[in-house]
Amino acid sequence: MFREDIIIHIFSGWRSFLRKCLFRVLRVGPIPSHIAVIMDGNRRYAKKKKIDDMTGYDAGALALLHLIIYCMELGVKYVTAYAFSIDNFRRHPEEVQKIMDLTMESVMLLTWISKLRSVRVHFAGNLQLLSADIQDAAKRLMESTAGYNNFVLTICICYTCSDEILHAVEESCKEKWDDGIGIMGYDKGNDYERLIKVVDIEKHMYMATAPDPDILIRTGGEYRLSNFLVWQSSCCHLSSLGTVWPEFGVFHLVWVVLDFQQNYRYFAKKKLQL
Ligand SMILES: CC(C)=CCC/C(C)=C/CC/C(C)=C/COP(=O)(O)OP(=O)(O)O
Repeated sequence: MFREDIIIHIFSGWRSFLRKCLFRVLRVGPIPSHIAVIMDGNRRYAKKKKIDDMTGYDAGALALLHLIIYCMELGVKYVTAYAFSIDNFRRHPEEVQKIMDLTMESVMLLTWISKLRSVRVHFAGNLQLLSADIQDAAKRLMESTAGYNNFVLTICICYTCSDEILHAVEESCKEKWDDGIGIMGYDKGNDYERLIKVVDIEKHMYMATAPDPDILIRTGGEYRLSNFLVWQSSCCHLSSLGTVWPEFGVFHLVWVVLDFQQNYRYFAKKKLQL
């Protein structure tokens, strides 16, 4: 599905020139540092186009690739995509297999892009639930790109935020236990002293490699977080778009960033109050 000439096409030509002009105008305002996406509506897109669901997912992966390139050009440093939730294992095995095959293909393509553009790729989630070959490929890609800091792409796979929190709590307890500190807080006069702090939990989150998102986009017209970055999104700008994910394009991105810029003062103030 992916070919290197597709990427070269996106980077070059008059479209790229117009996009860069548009982005230059957008950069007059504050640019989000981190954009997260719930890529919903791939099967609805397939139905609409009368193609099979699997081709719909391919189109979704291509839309993600476009978003990554636009974000790099715009100056957004972190992009996080919800590729596969732990709950998605309940889908038809053939569909699960297709998304896994797509993940493997994406790992190959990302290996190429990461070298070309110094992209750090991080897979966030319960990776033990992946097959051994995908786990190996993902780990190799994470290790080989760990030194890059131009741009950080996080693919949330076998992910739910509740699983992430459980994992982080477990790791924090283990750490405190090993240090002989204990995990239960105690009364300290009128105060209650916690032995496990928020920073301990955050250190062990799968998403510890990125700051909290500034914008969380969900396509497909839904208003749910579906267990995605629930801990990290308390101060972020939520944007629900009616468009299905494979149709997400540069104008949707511009619209969302303009909306974020309009509300920026509010979010910046909220963050400072925390
Ligand atoms: C890099 C990488 C691994 C890319 C993954 C590609 C990709 C687009 C994954 C989406 C997975 C998914 C379950 C989306 C939900 O849409 P849905 O199909 O449930 O949409 P619907 O609401 O129309 O049913």
